[in-house]
Amino acid sequence: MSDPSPRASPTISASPEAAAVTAPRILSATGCRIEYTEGKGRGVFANCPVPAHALIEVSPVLLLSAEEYEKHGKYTVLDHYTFTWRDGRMAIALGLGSLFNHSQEPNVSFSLDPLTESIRYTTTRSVLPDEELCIFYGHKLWFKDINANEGVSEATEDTDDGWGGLSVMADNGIGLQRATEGDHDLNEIVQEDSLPFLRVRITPDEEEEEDLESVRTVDAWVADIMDNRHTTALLKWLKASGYESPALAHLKRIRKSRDQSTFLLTASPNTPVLPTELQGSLSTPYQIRVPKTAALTPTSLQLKATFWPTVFAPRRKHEPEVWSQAKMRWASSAIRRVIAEARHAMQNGNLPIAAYVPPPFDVKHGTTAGASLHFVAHDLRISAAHPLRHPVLNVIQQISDYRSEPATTAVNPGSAELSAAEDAVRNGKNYLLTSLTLFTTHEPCIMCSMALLHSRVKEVFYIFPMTLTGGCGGAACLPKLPAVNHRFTIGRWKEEPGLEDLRVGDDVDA
Ligand SMILES: C[S@@+](CC[C@H](N)C(=O)[O-])C[C@H]1O[C@@H](n2cnc3c(N)ncnc32)[C@H](O)[C@@H]1O
Repeated sequence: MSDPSPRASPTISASPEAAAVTAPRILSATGCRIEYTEGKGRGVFANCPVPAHALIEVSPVLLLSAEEYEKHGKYTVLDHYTFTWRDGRMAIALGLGSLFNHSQEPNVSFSLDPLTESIRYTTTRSVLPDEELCIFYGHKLWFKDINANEGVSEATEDTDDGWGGLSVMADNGIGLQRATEGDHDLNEIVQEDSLPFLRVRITPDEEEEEDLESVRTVDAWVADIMDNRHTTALLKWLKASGYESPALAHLKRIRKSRDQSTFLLTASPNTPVLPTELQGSLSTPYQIRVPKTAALTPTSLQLKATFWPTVFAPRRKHEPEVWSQAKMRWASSAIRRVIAEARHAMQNGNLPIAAYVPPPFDVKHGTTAGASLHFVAHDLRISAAHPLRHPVLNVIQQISDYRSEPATTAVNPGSAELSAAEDAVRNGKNYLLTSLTLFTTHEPCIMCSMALLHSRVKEVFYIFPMTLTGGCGGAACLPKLPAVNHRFTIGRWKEEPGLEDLRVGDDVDA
């Protein structure tokens, strides 16, 4: 908080007197206990080894309206414990949820679950017995972090988010922003050359077609129409014939010239056979070259029409999205998070490669305030002795686990029952990464890029290009392949100094 003066100065249990309070030693079925630490007060500790990605706590929440919080809550001790909920309410986590202390290198991540009005806490790595379990509150702390010099450095965000204590951590420190921040209007559009990344072009090359030579074509069978009265019958026959294929869907079926109309039959290599009753309606089929794809620009349309009338389909869908200052900050925070995770992987003897899927940025409202789920993973090939434990696959697995986890497996006995609505979401009705953005330190390999494609990811940003192994612009660019049925945006983050420790060999698959 930048201006704590208007509220009461609640003291919390960091004092020696507070340490005299007896806290229950074992509270949770997963073996967590509460313990006092000088300078931090109560915190949550592991009683036993806890594996990575374990759900260790589900805390139901009490929700305060924005008005209740503004008028009362923020002047009380609760201000140190509130999470910003979606729709502007403030949440107080019951159970262990309010007692996780802050760390710049958290071993626990959390996600707000609006459907069950609870917060779920999951380990981000394996935890040793007696290790403290900490979450990340955000970049702007209202107290002095006693571990501040350990691990990654503090970010320099110095603005007040206008909410209570844990508000920034509600979305893990990313994206909860007011309409203006610093010198910038957060809605201001960022010029393309000021973006912190370079876009990897994924639209097919024919958009650049500027002359007849560059139009890509395929051979197709056509026949001249001898009797126009049979056109409807011809179209009907073709539909049932099996000759129609999506490969020619971008072409008009009939080419009309002043004295001759021609019928497009098929792209199959074999001569099409007409039924006897229609044989007099068409000439003997012959092969010509037709455009391979739709026209994306007016110039391309004109060029392609000289081969065969072609559909005009400008790919608005793939036009680059404009970025606001708010989205840029959201992405920068996510990149910092993934860097911290990669360093964490390295400390554990793994390759320093990580992936992070933050709560999605809401372009309409310019925040992530309504969203809460986020997933982070690092490379586990060495520690798990498993060649496929790439961070991208690990993070997709986490999302899949989250979605398929039945309500009854929530470890904490106090967890609320999941509603039928949530079950529907969890059971994979949607693709795993629809509308989500993946940040990764290293360009995903071809295998992981294909997994991202199958998961329908919206955007992928990486720092280090992998020219020999990458599937997002390095060795190959999977969303650019003509046959794939999904495209996603790719951005190569402009590398900053100080990341040399995260480099891996060119031949490593990330
Ligand atoms: C959500 S509470 C966490 C539980 C708290 N320790 C207690 O005893 O109630 C947040 C408060 O814990 C303390 N705290 C959390 N993390 C800390 C850290 N890394 N260094 C110092 N104090 C910390 C701060 O006083 C903060 O206001």
